[in-house]
This record gives sequence, C-alpha cells and structure tokens, in this order.
Amino acid sequence: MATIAVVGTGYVGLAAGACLAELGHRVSCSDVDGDKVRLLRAGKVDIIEPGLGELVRSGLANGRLRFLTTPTVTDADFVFLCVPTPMAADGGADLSAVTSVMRQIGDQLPPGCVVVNKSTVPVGTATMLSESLNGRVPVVSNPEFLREGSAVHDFLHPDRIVVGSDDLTAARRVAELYAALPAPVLVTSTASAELIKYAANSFLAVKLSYANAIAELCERLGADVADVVKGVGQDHRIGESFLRAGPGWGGSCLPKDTSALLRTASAAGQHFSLLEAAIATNVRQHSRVVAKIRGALGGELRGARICLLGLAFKAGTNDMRDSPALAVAATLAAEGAELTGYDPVVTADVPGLRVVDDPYEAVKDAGVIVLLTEWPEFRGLEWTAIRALAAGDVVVDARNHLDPTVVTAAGMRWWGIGCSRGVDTRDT
Ligand SMILES: NC(=O)c1ccc[n+]([C@@H]2O[C@H](COP(=O)([O-])OP(=O)(O)OC[C@H]3O[C@@H](n4cnc5c(N)ncnc54)[C@H](O)[C@@H]3O)[C@@H](O)[C@H]2O)c1
Ligand SMILES: O=c1ccn([C@@H]2O[C@H](COP(=O)(O)OP(=O)(O)O[C@H]3O[C@H](CO)[C@@H](O)[C@H](O)[C@H]3O)[C@@H](O)[C@H]2O)c(=O)[nH]1
Repeated sequence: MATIAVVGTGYVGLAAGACLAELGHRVSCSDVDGDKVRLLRAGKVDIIEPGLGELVRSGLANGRLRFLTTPTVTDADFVFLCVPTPMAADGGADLSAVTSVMRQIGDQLPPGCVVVNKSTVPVGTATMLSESLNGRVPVVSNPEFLREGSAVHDFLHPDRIVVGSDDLTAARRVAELYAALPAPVLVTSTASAELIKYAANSFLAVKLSYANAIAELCERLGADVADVVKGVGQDHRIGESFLRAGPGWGGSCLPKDTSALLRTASAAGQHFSLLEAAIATNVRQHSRVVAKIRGALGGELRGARICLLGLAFKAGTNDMRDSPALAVAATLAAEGAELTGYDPVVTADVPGLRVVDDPYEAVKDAGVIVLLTEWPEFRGLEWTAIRALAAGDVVVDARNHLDPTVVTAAGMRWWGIGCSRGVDTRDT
C-alpha cells in the first residue's frame, strides 16, 4: 500500500484518487477550490460520473481517502498532478497550473518520492519539471485516457497503462500501483508517453472528422452514413467506434489537445496538415448544422425562434466545455435568432440562450427544433404534442438519434446528418 497525494480533484484527479483508494492505497486529494473540498468531505460529488460518489463515500468511511485545500506531500510516496492544462491564447497548452503546483510543493517533496504527471502536457514537460527539481525526485509521465461519463469504469478497466520515465526504478514503482488492474503496461520514455496522449486524442478527432466528411458526401450522393460507417467499421482493422456522425466533436479534451499538438508540430518544424484539416472539418461541421437550420427556416435566422435540445458536449455528462451545441448556438445568436434550450442535466444559463427545465416549454413556438446531444430521454418525447406546440415542422437531428418514422408519424419532418432526407447544401 502506497501513500499518494493527488493534486486537483476534477474528472481525472477525483476518479484517480477514489479508484487508487479503492485499490488499497492511502490517498489525500487536494484542490484550490475550497467549496469543492467541503462538498467532497461531506461525500458529495458535483459532476455526473457513475459510481464516483459511492467510491468517494466508501474511501471516506474506510479512512483511505481524505480531502484537503493544500497538498500535503511530506509523507507521500507518489504525488499525482491532475490539474487543468487548458488551451492558451496561442493554441498551445497552458501549463500555469502545473508549474504553480510544482513551485508550491517542490521544496517539500521527500527523498524517494515520485512525481507522477497525469495532466495532458506537451512533450518535454516531464523533463522541464525534473530540471526544476534539480533531479532530486523522478518525474514520471502517466497519461490518463478515461472518458467523461464513464471515468470510474475507464480508470479501473484501461486498455493500457502508459508509464513514461527516464528512470526504470521509478517506472516500475508507478506500474506497481496499478498491479491489481488487468491491463498491459507500456513503459516508454517521458517524451513518448507525453506524445501518446496527444496522438491518441488527435487520432480520435481525425477519425470523427473523417466520418463527418463522409456524412457530407453521403448527403451529396444520396447514400446513408449509418450504413456506410457500419460497412466500413466492420472491417476489424478500422473498427466501428468513433464513427458516429454528429454536429462535430467537442468536450474538454479533443479540441484543446488537437490544437496543442498542431502547435507542438509547428514548433518542431512540421506542418501537420492532416490534423489541421480535421480541425477545419470540425468547424465546417458546426456550419453545416447551422446551414440545415437556416434551410428549415426558409433562409432567415434573424428573429427566428429556435429550440435546442441538448447542450452538453455528449450524453452522460453535464460538462459543456467546447460543446458543439454552444458553437452552433453562438452562430445562431450572432445572426439574431432567439434561442431556447433544454438539457436534462444542464440548468445554468448560457449567453444568448434561455435555458428552461422542460422540453415541451422549450419547443413552444419554435420555428425549428434542433437536437444536439444524444440524451436517451429525447427518444421518448411525445412528437404529436410537440407538433402542436411548435410553429415549424422540421426537426434537425444533428446526432441521428431519433427514430425518423416516429417523428414523421407525428406530422413533422426529420432532417438528419449524412442521409438524403433533409439535405440543404445551399450555404455549405
Ligand atoms: N476530463 C477528462 O476526461 C480528461 C481525461 C484525461 C486527461 N485529462 C487531462 O487531465 C487534466 C485535468 O483535467 P480535468 O478534466 O480533471 O480537469 P477539471 O477542470 O475537471 O479539474 C481540475 C481541478 O484542478 C483544480 N486546480 C486548478 N488549479 C489547481 C492548483 N494550482 N492546485 C490544486 N488544484 C487545482 C481545479 O479547481 C479543478 O477542481 C488536464 O490536463 C486534462 O487534459 C482530462
Ligand atoms: O462516434 C462518436 C464518438 C464521439 N463523438 C463526439 O466526440 C466528442 C468526444 O467524445 P469522447 O471522446 O467520448 O469524450 P471525452 O470524455 O472528452 O474523452 C476524450 O478525451 C479524454 C480527455 O483527454 C480522453 O481521455 C478520452 O480517451 C477521449 O475519448 C464528443 O463531442 C462526442 O459527442 C462523436 O461525435 N461521434
């Protein structure tokens, strides 16, 4: 059993801390957000993550998990860095939280301790951190691959555990922390481990943009993207996952990580045109959704009432960071549309958008209804009632989530993504 200090209790830090405590380690988690720490001490988790609340409460009860407002590292065998690395103004990764934590704890790290970096950071960061410590303790890169909405499951059932270290003993000690998990451990240099994280997220983004570009072609050629990606994905070399066409990819990771990798490549003298095209295709996908909405309204957005169903960047989370729904909403609002939104878990107001807590209120008088997040509850909506409440009769289903026969049986028109129904290529 190891003593672990986790710094940052967001999606990654809290999942890692609670799961490592569950695996038998003694874990203290710290965060600068005092309100969050107070809630966690009371066993309350303010993000939607199945199983996380239970693990936090069980860790508190068995004494293996505690929450602090300042990191206590003097007795730690391992310090896990799990702080944000958002997009900086220049498109790269903002490392200020990482460097500020290291300034705070650097002098207190005991001999024999290992700094384990789980934040997503550019190649060279582990070396930079190690130099800032004058090599007193090893810095290991241990990127995290969990997804929001399934953080606990993903942490406990990883496809692989990547341990990047220029010190083999430290690498072995970090790998040992995960010994109870049935996953292959890949030991690499710190540079390779740091790049694996960006390369994986960027590959997912490229795959998604490819699917969205094929969806556009399907519309132009009269094919159906659902069938096309099924037939493509059944080739085991390609795989069916991450090929669902939609309003574009978003979230707290893919947009910032693709941008940071592009910048890393450019600083290294490489024009990564494939990745650049994937990002551009994603922006284009937002515009294609807006074009469909404009088409449904007869060309005019100014003054139009539009209902947005779903605001989170995907179903299963209340995270709205870089949500495609917000990108679409921002363009519509800038063009003078009046927006009403409903999301089962997002209740906070969004600039340019009135958020209501009932889908039937959201659709009232709407000239067009746009589905942007694939929440299961949207499949159970009463479309006959909606037909009576809305002013227009088109549903732009940007996730191909609804059953078109149910929607059309209620007297509405269903416009999907990547299928010949509802094609409007006027301003794409
Ligand atoms: N969200 C994901 O699905 C995911 C998955 C894998 C990797 N990552 C990476 O992990 C890192 C953390 O991401 P996240 O989504 O958990 O972030 P988050 O925004 O959910 O949480 C970060 C937490 O760190 C705290 N924090 C900020 N500065 C701090 C400081 N100086 N000291 C202590 N705490 C501080 C914040 O208050 C917040 O609670 C990022 O680099 C991200 O790219 C995220
Ligand atoms: O077939 C698909 C799959 C996903 N998406 C969209 O792609 C985005 C990203 O989805 P997902 O990858 O599930 O979200 P995250 O929770 O942000 O997870 C990604 O980012 C994390 C942070 O780095 C990584 O750890 C994960 O491995 C990586 O999947 C979302 O907008 C999804 O709606 C699609 O449009 N179609």
